[in-house]
Amino acid sequence: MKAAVITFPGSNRDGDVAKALRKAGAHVVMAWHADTELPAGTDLVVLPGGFSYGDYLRCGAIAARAAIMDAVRAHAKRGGLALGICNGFQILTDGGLLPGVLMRNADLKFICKRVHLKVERTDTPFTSAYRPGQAIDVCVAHGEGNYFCGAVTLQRLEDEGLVAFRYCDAAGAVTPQANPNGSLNAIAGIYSRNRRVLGMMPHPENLIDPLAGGVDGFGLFESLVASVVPA
Ligand SMILES: NC(=O)CC[C@H](N)C(=O)O
Repeated sequence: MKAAVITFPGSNRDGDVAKALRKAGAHVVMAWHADTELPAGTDLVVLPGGFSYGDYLRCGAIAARAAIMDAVRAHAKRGGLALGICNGFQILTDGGLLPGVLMRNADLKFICKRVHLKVERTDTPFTSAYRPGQAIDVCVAHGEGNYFCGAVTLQRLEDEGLVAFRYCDAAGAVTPQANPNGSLNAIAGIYSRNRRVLGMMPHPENLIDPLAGGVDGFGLFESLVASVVPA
């Protein structure tokens, strides 16, 4: 599987996500925001976390209009895989690839801590390595992670099974106390309609090594690599 990780000015998790993908067996190519085409043969596009353009206007707003984004939209439209983590999720919503918006955290503070996520379904290219309902341990580090969308969109996301992850406690219970940022329905990540695009606020790439605190994030990268059958 060939993955293109896009670096924007201010990205800071591009190296981490490239490392996670390589560890899972992907061939990773770094791409630049000013490019107008994705590397030939890209199976997966990754928009990494960070502070693109210094979070000016609102997080992800300027990056969503970068030159490379037309190619990312075309890739998704063709049914290509795309993953946006944290700032990448903000770029996907602002760029019209996923519905809704990431608002300021409910307490208006930047949150950097460990949380648990309930894996809502495992029949997707992103989650096949997990168990249904599994509570995975991951980190969040964001100021604007408060997922919001209109009532009709929210109903559609729920009805069509497009919620990928919800904040939960260690036992997998979705409680208000486990929701770090005020997201609607405790949403931590959502899929596109065809489930080939995933945006999520937490950082699975930072829990791939027992020496660095845990490995619960690694399943996402293993799932992605396993989902692409070599040509
Ligand atoms: N770690 C990140 O990607 C942070 C995203 C964004 N800069 C925020 O603060 O919400």
